[in-house]
Amino acid sequence: MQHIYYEVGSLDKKCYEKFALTEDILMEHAASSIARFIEENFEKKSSVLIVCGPGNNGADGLALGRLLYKEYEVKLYLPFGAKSQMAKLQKNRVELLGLTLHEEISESDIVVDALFGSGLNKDLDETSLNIINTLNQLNTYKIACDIPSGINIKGQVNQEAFYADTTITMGALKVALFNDEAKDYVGKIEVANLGIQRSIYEEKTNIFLLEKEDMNLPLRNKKNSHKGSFGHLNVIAGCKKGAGIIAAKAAFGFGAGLVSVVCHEDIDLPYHIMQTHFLSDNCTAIAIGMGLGKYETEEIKTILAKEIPTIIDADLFYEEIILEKLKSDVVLTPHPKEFCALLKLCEIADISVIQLQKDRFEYVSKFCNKYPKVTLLLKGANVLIGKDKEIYVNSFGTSTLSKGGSGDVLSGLIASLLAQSYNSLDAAITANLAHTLAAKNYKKNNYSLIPSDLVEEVKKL
Ligand SMILES: NC(=O)C1=CN([C@@H]2O[C@H](COP(=O)(O)OP(=O)(O)OC[C@H]3O[C@@H](n4cnc5c(N)ncnc54)[C@H](OP(=O)(O)O)[C@@H]3O)[C@@H](O)[C@H]2O)[C@@H](O)CC1
Ligand SMILES: [K+]
Repeated sequence: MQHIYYEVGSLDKKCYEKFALTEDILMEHAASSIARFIEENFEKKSSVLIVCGPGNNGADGLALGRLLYKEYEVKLYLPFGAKSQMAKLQKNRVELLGLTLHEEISESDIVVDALFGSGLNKDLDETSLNIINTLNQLNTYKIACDIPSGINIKGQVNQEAFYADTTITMGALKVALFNDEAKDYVGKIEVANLGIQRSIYEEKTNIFLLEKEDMNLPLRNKKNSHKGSFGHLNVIAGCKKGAGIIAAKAAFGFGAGLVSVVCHEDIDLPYHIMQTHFLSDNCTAIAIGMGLGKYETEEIKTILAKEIPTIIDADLFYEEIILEKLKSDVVLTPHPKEFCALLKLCEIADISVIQLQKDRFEYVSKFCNKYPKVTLLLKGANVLIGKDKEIYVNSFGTSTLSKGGSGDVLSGLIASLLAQSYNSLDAAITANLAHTLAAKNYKKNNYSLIPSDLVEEVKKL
C-alpha cells in the first residue's frame, strides 16, 4: 500500500531543513517529472499549451515550458501574470530564453493545467472558471500539475475543475485526490519525486492507498481440511429476502465452508445453501441488516448480543439497537445515506449526504475515534475503510458496481472471510479489493453487471 497525506508542506519543509534542498531544486524536479512524462508519451514537436497561474503551481508550469522549449512547440499562457517569488523567477528565466508568452488558449496536442495547486484558497472567479471550462472543452490530452485546478485541498469541487487524463502530483499522494468529488477529474495519478526518493521524503501517516497486492485471498493451502475448517456463516434474511440470498451465494463462492440463511418462512435456496430458523450452534460469523426491513427487535438484540464476528449492513443503521454493538469489534458497511443516519444516531453529526461527500475522510475519522473497535467501510466511488486512527482507501471502485445487489455481494464476501477467521480489518480490505477488482475484470459493458456476474468474477481472481 502507498501513503496518503492531508498536506505535504511539512514534508517539503523537511527537505529544506534536513537535507539543505531549496524550493528551486524541488520545483525543478516537479517540472522535470512532467517533462519526462511528455517526452515518454508524445512525439517531439507536439504542441504543448501550459496554462500557468500566479503562484508556485504556475511556476512549475513555467519551469516545464523552459525544459520543453525547442523540442516541443511550447505555448505559455499566464492569465494572471506571475505573483509569487518563484513564479517571477521562472518567468524571468523563460523570457531570457526567448520564449514568448501567449495571450489566449488555443488547440494543442497536450494541455498542462498549472493554474492552481495546493494554494486554491477561495472560490474561482469568473476568469478562472472560464479558463477551466474552455480547457475542458479542448479535444487534447490533459495533464494536471499537482492537482487539477478547481479541486481544493480537501478534494472538494465547489464549482468546476479541470478534467485531467493524468495528474502528476508532487512529492506524495494527497487526500484531495481521493475524495469522491475529485474522482472524475484526477484521471491516472502519478507521483513525482522532488529530489530525494519518496521513501525518504515521506513520513509516518495513518492514511493508506490499497493496492492489488494487499488482497489476501482465502486460498486453501492445507490439504488436510474439511468443510468445518472454513467456518459456518449465518445470513439473517428479512423481508427483502433476495438481499440475504445474494450475500449467502457470494459468501459461499468466496470460500465459507457452510452458509445458512436464517429465515422464519420457507424460502427457495440453491441446494448448497442451507436454511435454518434460528442461529446455528456452530456459527462462526453473522451477516445481518441486508434487506432486513422490520424484524422482531428482541430477536435482533439476541443475535447482536452474541460474541460472534458480525457484519452489519443496510436497514440496521437506522436502528438504536445497534449502538451497544458499536462498542465491540464489528464490521459496518454503510453507503453515504446510511452513514449519515448512523452519524446522527451516534450523536456525532447531523448532516446531509452532500455535506458528508464533501468531507468523507473527516467523518470517517470522527466515527472511528468514537468507536475504535469498529471496522467501518464507507461505500463510494473511492471506498474508505476506517479502523481506530487508520483509514485505507480503495480507489478501484467503478460505476459498473452502481447497482442494487452489489452491496449485498460485498457484505457476503466480508462475512465469508469473517467466517473463515479473518480479523475484521483484513476481511474488509480483502473482500472490498476482491469486489472492486472483480468488477474491473468484468468484460461486458459497464451497465450490465448483475450480482451473479460479480460472484463469477470473484471466483476467477
Ligand atoms: N512547496 C514547495 O516546495 C513546492 C511547491 N510546488 C508547487 O507549488 C504549488 C503550491 O503553490 P502555492 O502555494 O503558491 O499555491 P498555488 O496553487 O500556486 O495558488 C496560489 C496562487 O493562486 C491564487 N489563487 C488561489 N485561489 C484562487 C482563486 N480561486 N482564484 C484566483 N486566484 C486564486 C493565489 O492568490 P492570492 O491568495 O495570493 O490572492 C495565489 O496567487 C503546489 O501545488 C505545487 O504545484 C512544487 O513546485 C514542489 C515544491
Ligand atoms: K493544477
